[in-house]
Amino acid sequence: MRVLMGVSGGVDSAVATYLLKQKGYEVIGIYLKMHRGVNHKENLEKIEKISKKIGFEYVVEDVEEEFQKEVYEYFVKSYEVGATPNPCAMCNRKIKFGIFMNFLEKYNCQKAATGHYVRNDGEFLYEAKDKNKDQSYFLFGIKKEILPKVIFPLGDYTKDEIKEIAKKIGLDEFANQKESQDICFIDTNYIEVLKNHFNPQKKGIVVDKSGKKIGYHKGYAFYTIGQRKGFNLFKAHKPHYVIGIDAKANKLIVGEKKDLEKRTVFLKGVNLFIDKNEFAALSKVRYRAPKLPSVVKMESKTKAVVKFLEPAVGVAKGQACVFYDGEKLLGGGWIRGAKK
Ligand SMILES: Nc1ncnc2c1ncn2[C@@H]1O[C@H](COP(=O)(O)OP(=O)(O)OP(=O)(O)O)[C@@H](O)[C@H]1O
Repeated sequence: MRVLMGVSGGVDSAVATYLLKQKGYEVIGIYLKMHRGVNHKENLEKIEKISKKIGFEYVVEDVEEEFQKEVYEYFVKSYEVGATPNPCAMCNRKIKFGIFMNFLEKYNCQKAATGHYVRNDGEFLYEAKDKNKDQSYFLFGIKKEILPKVIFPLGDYTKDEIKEIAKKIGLDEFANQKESQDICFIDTNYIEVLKNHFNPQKKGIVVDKSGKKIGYHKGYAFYTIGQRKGFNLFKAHKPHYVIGIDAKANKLIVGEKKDLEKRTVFLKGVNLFIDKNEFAALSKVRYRAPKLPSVVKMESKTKAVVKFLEPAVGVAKGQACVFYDGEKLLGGGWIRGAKK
């Protein structure tokens, strides 16, 4: 069987390729040129070395235009309107498990593979063995139909085990390479990226829940819901947290910790791996947030309301709310609002 393996020049996809070959698959690597700002030349040099070591052919495809429109512009726009985007989740849906799937036929492959840390039984995705590296949260949006065609060779390994394998097969320099950034198209920090599109450093006022001016902020794109630092209050009161971002008025709304607690979260763009309109789930509102008991109710094909039995904190517009049954991924959606 021929497998089209997404290769990035990193250790994870290198070892994933090796593991596929060990299992007897015929592997073709594919490097996608996603964002213009990324140093493709450097990545391709790494892939060249890796492919020589492991022994596989690879192809290069340009998806810059789609990435620009579906991921990069979405990312900039989200910050501009005061939301907190999740470009990796968007990229997985649109690019890595979207356009990518179109290349299977072109390269005469029956399956696709990537070095994501997640497990797949062909029907559902499950959290990876390595809970610290698990990427299931970022995969909530991929289409259920493609699951039988996707292999994740790393799901049953820890990152340390992957590094060990890398060393064993002569890829030491990759095993010790510094971990890639969270967001592949950001070299420095995201504010620098935003500066190319709007002024993210336009200072504004901080208000309390009643609308009273109590301080200054350095530009609303610097903040996300739940953040405690980075703004100046006139008086050093007890801790204040960002509870709202009003991009139009260029205001940051702050409050106490309890003001962050939300029991109802509204979602759009919901994607489900199960066929139910109402179900209990453990849901999380951010990648590193705890999974909390909740009931998910679909309101239309793509909109849902999540009722949390214990309050969720740090609920930000633009982030994903992802549903689990134990380790099994049930689906998720994009947060569009929340209430107490
Ligand atoms: N430019 C790319 N072209 C093709 N596939 C890619 C590309 N970038 C990432 N991938 C695939 O997506 C997987 C997960 O990407 P992520 O950015 O999370 O990588 P990572 O965990 O740093 O992995 P790696 O060590 O392989 O870079 C990679 O292991 C790889 O299979």
